[in-house]
Amino acid sequence: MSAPSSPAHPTLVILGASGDLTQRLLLPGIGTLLATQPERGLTLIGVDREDRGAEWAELVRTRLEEQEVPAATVERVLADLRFEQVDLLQGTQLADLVGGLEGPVVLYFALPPAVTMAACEQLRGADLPSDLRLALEKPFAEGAESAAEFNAQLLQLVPENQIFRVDHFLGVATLLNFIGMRFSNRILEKVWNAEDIAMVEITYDEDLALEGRAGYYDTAGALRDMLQSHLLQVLAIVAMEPPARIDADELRDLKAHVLNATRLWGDDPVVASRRARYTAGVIGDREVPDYTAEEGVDPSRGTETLAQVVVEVQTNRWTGVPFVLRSGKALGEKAKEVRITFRDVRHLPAGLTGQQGPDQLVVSLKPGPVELHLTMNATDPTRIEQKVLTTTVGEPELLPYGEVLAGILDGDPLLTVRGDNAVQSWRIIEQVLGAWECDEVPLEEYAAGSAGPAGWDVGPEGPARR
Ligand SMILES: O=C1O[C@H](COP(=O)(O)O)[C@@H](O)[C@H](O)[C@H]1O
Repeated sequence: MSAPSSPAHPTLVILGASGDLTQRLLLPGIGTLLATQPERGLTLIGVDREDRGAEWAELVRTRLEEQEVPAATVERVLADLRFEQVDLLQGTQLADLVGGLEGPVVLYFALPPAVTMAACEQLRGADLPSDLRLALEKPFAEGAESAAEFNAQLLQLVPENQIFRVDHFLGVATLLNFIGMRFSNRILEKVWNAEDIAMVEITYDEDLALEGRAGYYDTAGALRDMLQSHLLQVLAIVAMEPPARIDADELRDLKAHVLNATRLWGDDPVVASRRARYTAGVIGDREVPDYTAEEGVDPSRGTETLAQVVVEVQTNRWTGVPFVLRSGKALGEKAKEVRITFRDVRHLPAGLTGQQGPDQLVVSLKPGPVELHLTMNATDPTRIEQKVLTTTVGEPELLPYGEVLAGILDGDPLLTVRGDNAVQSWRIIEQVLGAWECDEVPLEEYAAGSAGPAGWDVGPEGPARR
């Protein structure tokens, strides 16, 4: 499967133009892209159910200027800019709009999954441009079965290499850096297995709370919002077999191999998962209300704001190693990292004193330069001390959304998710969702600004049994 040739001047149609995602992430991402590549051709069309045409031009201008896009480029984009008031779910309005466009067209669904699926249904049988690309925000569909059905539905519109399931974590420079680092260092590749690694923790703890996103988040929760998509993609990259080359098919095949082999720890959602919700607290100088008191939250839903799931990648390389996926909101510490804990040496020479700790490699996951920390034991002269070697790599010019959008506009699916990967990710967490719905796992509480509930620690033997 090869990517369509690079377009000279694609049209990007953003469905959900006045939504939070467009304002907060897509337009700034486009801004960084145009700031670094001001000659890049791009026609932008905003689409919304309401008539927001007047605000659209202002919004685009502001977001591009915030990213320091050169004035001439801003004016060029604005001169071409369009806004269309379209009810995506009514008759042929969307198909008529798309059918009238020329050249490479990217339809970006910045919409909730149910609306995206219904809007795609409206395109069935329509006369669509041959180089139509569909960019779909996460969460992709609503479960493994619905993801498989949605994949089939999409394939009736365009081939797989024109479907871009967006996961902006794949645009975080860390992930490509991670692949590069792991496979270009013999000292890492030799120890990248269950023999030498005791545990892998993939953590994305945020100090942000709900930030006015109840409409989406209260129906998603941390498990669907972060683990089903982003953190499982990170896991697939950390655990993958060595690629022969860096290209979309190769990496997606290798990610599929990992995800297909991934199971809940002990095959038991009650053992493998934890969930909790924040109560009122203070983060820095911000007072955060109880989650259930946030505007738009329905307390009866029992939405979790912190989720932890332990999985095992059941392959020869990884069986026996807990992979701990955890993400939450309103936490006191921002921990955004992949932490690899190595096993202890088999024998420590007698005569050495002090506390030997495990070697650890920590790679930051946050946007921006990648930080690497390697914790090792050193001795002075026979007393063991743990030392941390730190370095920073890269200064990404693009925001993660800019990185992902560049690939979509150029027709390269490398930094997006293939259909089978999305189905597998749902399959991995569905057992957890089921157990939570039946209240088999208690919804714990933690104060905003704290480190989360106690007792969630996982060791090399896996999570403690309840
Ligand atoms: O997709 C999402 O990601 C963000 C975290 O990513 P970041 O790049 O903004 O740090 C998360 O806050 C949000 O809830 C989730 O939908």
